[in-house]
Amino acid sequence: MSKVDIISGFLGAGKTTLIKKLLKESSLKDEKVVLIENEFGEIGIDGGFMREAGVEVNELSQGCICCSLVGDFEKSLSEVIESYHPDRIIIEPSGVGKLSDIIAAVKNVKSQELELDRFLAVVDAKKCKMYHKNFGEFFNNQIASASCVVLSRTQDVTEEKIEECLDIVRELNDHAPVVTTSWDDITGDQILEATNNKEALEKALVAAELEHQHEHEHHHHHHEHDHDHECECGHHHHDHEECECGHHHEHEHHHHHHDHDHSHAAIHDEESKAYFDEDDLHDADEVFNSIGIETAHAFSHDELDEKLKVLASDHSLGHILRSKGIVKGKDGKWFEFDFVAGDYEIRETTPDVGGRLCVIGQDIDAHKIYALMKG
Ligand SMILES: Nc1nc2c(ncn2[C@@H]2O[C@H](COP(=O)(O)OP(=O)(O)OP(=O)(O)O)[C@@H](O)[C@H]2O)c(=O)[nH]1
Repeated sequence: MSKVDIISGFLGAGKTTLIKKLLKESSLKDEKVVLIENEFGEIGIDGGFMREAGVEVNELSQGCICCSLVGDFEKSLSEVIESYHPDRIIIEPSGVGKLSDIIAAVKNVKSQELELDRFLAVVDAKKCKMYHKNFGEFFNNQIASASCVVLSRTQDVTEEKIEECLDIVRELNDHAPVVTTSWDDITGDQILEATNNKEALEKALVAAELEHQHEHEHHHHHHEHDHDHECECGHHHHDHEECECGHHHEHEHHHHHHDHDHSHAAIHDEESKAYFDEDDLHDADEVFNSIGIETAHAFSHDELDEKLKVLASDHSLGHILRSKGIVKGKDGKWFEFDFVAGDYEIRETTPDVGGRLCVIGQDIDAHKIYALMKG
C-alpha cells in the first residue's frame, strides 16, 4: 500500500523547501518515498536538487495542467507503484496546478495500492493577499481543497500580515489546520504532526470534489460552446485532445482580452482589482507562460544580481512571477538563484552539468528575457 501526499502551493511558495525539510526531519525519512514533480516550465531545475537528497524524481512533461495531467499523470502514477512499491508517493504539482484536479486524477487511478493521506497547500505569507487578488482562480483552489495549510516565510512578515493571511485562508477553508510558525523554529516532525488530521482530510475530499465538479462542468460548457475544432483529418473534437490522426490541437487563447498595462500594474499594486472574472475558468497555460534557457555564460555575482533586479523592475518583460536556475559563476564558482514575485536570492552552490534557468509569468516577452538572461 502506497500513501499519497500532495504538496501544492503557488509558484515559489516553498513546496520543494518544505518537502526537503519533511524528508530530513520527520518520520518520512524512514519510509521509501517517491517524489513526482509536475513542473510548469521548460527546464526541470529541482530534479537535480532532489536527486541529491536521494529521492526518485519523475518529472512530467509540461503542458496544459488540467487536461494533459490526467493522461500522463495517471499512467506515471501507476508505473511508479508497479516499479517501486513505495511506502509513500509525494506529489509536488506545478505552482499553477489546481489541487482539486490533482486529487481527482489520483482518485481516478484504479489501484487498490493507493491511499490518499494528506493534501497540503503551502501559502507564502508575504504574497498571500496579492496572489489571492490577482490569481485567485489557481491560488484559492489550492487553499479550498487542502487538508492542511502551511504558511511559509512567516518570519519575514508582521503579525498583522499573518492575521490577514489567516483571514483569507479561513474564508476559503474552515476545516484545515493552519501552520503559522516559522519553519526555522519548528521541526519537520512538528509540521507533519499538524497535518495528520483525518477529519480535515475527509472534509478536504468533499471540498475538492465540489471544486472539481465546478471545474468539470465549466469545461464541458466551455468546450461545447466555443472550443470544438474540426481537424484536418475531418475529426471533430475538443482542444487538448490528441486526435487519432496524431494532430495535437493547440487551444486558442480566447481569454487574453485584458489590458496589459493595467495588468502589469496590478501585480505590483496590492489594492488593484482582481485580474479575472470570478466565473471565467482557465487552464494554467492560457494564463501563464514560461521560458527555459540554457547558458554556458559565467556570471559574476554582481551581474546576476543586476539581471535579477531588471527582472523585478522592468515591466516591459511581462509579469515575472517566478524564476529559478543554476548558472556558472566566475573563478569556478556556481550560483543558484530563486526569484519569487519581485524578491530574489542568490546562493553559491556546487558545479552542475550546465547552466540553466526558467522564467514563469504572465504575458512574458520571451525574446527580451532571453536577451537579458542568456548572459
Ligand atoms: N527560510 C525560508 N525560506 C523559504 C520559505 N519558503 C520559501 N523559502 C525560500 O523560497 C524560495 C523558493 O522555495 P521553493 O521551495 O523552491 O518553492 P517551490 O514552491 O518549490 O517553487 P516552484 O516549484 O517554483 O513553484 C527558496 O529560496 C526557499 O529557500 C520559508 O518559509 N522559510
